[in-house]
Amino acid sequence: MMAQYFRLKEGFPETLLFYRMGDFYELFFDDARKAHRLLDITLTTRGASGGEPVVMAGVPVHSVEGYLARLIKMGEAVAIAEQVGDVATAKGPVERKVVRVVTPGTITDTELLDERSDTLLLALSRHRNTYGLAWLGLASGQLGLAECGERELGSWLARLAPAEVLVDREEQPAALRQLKAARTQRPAWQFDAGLGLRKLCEQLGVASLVGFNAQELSTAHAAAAALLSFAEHTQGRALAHVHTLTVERATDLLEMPPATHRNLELTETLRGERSPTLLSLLDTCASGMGSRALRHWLTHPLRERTLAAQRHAAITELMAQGFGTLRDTLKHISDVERTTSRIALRQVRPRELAGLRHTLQALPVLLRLIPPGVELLDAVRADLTPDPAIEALLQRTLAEEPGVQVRDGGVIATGLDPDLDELRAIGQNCDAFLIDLETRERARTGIGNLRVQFNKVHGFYIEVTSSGLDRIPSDYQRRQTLKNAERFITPELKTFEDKALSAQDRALAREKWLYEQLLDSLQGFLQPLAALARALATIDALAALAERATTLDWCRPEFVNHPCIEIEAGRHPVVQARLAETGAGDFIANDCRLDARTKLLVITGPNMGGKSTFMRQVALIALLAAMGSFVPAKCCRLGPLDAIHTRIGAADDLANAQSTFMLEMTEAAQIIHSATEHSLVLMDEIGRGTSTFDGLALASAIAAHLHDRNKAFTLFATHYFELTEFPRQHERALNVHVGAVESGEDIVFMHAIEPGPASRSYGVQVARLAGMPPGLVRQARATLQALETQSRAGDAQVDLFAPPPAPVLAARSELDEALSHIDPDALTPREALDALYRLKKLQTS
Ligand SMILES: Nc1ncnc2c1ncn2[C@@H]1O[C@H](COP(=O)(O)OP(=O)(O)OP(=O)(O)O)[C@@H](O)[C@H]1O
Repeated sequence: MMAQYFRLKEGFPETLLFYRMGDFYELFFDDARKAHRLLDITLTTRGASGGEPVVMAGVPVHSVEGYLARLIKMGEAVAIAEQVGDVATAKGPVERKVVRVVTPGTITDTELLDERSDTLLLALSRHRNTYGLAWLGLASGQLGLAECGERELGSWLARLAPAEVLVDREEQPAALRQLKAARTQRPAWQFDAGLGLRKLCEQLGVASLVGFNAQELSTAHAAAAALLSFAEHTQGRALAHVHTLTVERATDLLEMPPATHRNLELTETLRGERSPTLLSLLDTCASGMGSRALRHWLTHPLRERTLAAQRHAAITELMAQGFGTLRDTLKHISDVERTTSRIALRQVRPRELAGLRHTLQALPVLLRLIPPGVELLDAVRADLTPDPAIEALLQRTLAEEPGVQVRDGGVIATGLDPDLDELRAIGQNCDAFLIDLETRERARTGIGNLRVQFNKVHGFYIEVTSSGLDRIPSDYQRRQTLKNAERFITPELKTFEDKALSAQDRALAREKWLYEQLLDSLQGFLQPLAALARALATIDALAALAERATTLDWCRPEFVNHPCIEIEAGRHPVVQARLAETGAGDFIANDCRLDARTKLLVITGPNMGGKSTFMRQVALIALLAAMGSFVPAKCCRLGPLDAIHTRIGAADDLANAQSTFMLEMTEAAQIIHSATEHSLVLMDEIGRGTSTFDGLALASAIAAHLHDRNKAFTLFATHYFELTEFPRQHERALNVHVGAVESGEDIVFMHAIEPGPASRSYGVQVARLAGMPPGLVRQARATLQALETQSRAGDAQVDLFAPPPAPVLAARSELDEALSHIDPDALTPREALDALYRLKKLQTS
């Protein structure tokens, strides 16, 4: 057995091998030690192999899913070796085979998959400066290709969010470092463009990829070679459900770099939680399929707006016709997308097929609830009428309420297969048969006390007492002699006995065979089932968007061809929902008007005033419109848009050894290099990570570049008052500010965006609100006054493009005075401590 184990393990040196032994999967040697460490399962030893004790650890078969889920989460891969030989007839150890390999990017088990998001496997290759991407959702059957330059790689990775990335050993691009995915290294020779093209053509059943517009993407073909080999290797079979290919081009998509994903909290909060985010607010889908579609729409908005406009039209129609019953009906449909893939991979369970049958039966009802006459809804309706043969096949073949596992039986319907029915009847009608035989034999022989019986040792027999022995027919064969009776068997009873004893085994084997036949027949329907899945996902996502638009009072955006972002009474959907939830007051709606004449808004105002919220809401509204949703505003008109760039906040990227300021400048540089006149750029307090003058100089230079060169739609929030001068010298720039009202020493935020620059910054008041000690606030206020007086006395007008003025020194405080008298080298530890206490006292007094 160990020899067999070593043979199998050779094929999977870097993968944990789960080796089936009866009711356990066993792991040996280093695998066992690793599993012990990761899963905290007991390590034992048994026997010896090559003079070494065999170290092993095992997990029970019935709870394997839980262990797999944990290992996959930790980024581990597991090869599962099952017994494939016949236990009864095997000489020596039963034959075992690795039937599949489970890795983070190739899981298809319902229990391991996240219901509401796709699990993607991505392969990455490079040729000179071009990266090739090929990705596959095994559970959905989607296959995609793309090529991009190094600068865009981050955007692609953020958009696809793969669970596992296959890379050539030598290739480790920097953009991968920020990704949470498992990384699997594959040998360089697997990334071969010629092989990839051949494999893709084979997979799709075509002679060339011209029809998919993918013939020229040789770097992506190289990635596809590694991708398809790996996926087939893990499944142990070809991928029958992958029959279409999407080629995505960066130029087709609204560009959203990783910083935009992060800062706008689209699918994850800044803290890495799933809620509250834009997606968590949007996703009221009835099914996992709908949720996954919605996530895809959100992360893949198109620049070309036809599809988004079609979605707007469909949502309008659903809102007009009502969507309540439609959504209720959708709650009862099954995950047709995943069931279809699992049919193709021959992993589908009987209950999943029963769910599919139920869904097929519900389609006519669903169809009646979807209004016709709108392009997108008509397309959905067309795919909701698949070949009735699928339902008929399932109805005929599958039991009304099938058992959980094929191996336990009870899966195939009665009436399909006479052999199975007979085998089952034998088991079920054993008693009736025996009584019937007894009656018939009594009548035939005239022996009134003849009995037909069964015992475990002797099987079935006819018992005749001594008094009747003279009347037994010639076909009775003696089986056993007792004191007062004889036991016989007849050919009829022998046949029945053979049948009965093996009936159960044979019924199970027959069911298994019939189930395989069913899977064979279903392979012919994979395409219509995939189309059905897409239609169900689309209608679910549309109905959810219609519900959101109604519940949250959103409006239908209008697309126009001239450059503009015009929003009347816009709201930040997530902040608004949060305010409503906590009862912390109403959200103040704000307008935004950008067009060819006004392209840059300099936004000033106090901290906590709502600048970030305003900027983000403009970006979210533009994104929602582009994905095909209604938007949180009273009225919204949008020109063409090619990207949303954001430079907000400053989270230290310690993992990459980048300082806050370095990261800030890197992100700003990326924006400067890629923003166009159709891009939306959010700049929040750029330059605050360095000294005032450096920061101000950089902020003004960046604003000028965005205004003069990029000509992008720019929202520029800043604390540098000096920048309120910017619009004077730049004709397409305008000042706006968030209002605040002072009441005594306190401040009340109005959250309303108003024209013109802010009058002052209220930083000291905000610090007071934040609970700073009164002494400290007093001191800050005094210093501020001194600074303001000095600056009024000098030249108050700062010329942005003149050399920066000399720094102004604050009036020396008592604290400074005390500090200047301390010479640290001359103090004993005791004196140092005393000095510290003195200073502390001065600070808070
Ligand atoms: N339009 C609004 N209506 C109601 N409340 C709002 C509005 N905008 C912002 N707020 C509230 O004010 C808080 C602070 O807003 P925000 O973070 O946008 O301020 P800010 O001006 O960017 O501050 P800072 O300069 O410190 O970053 C938000 O968390 C929200 O609760």
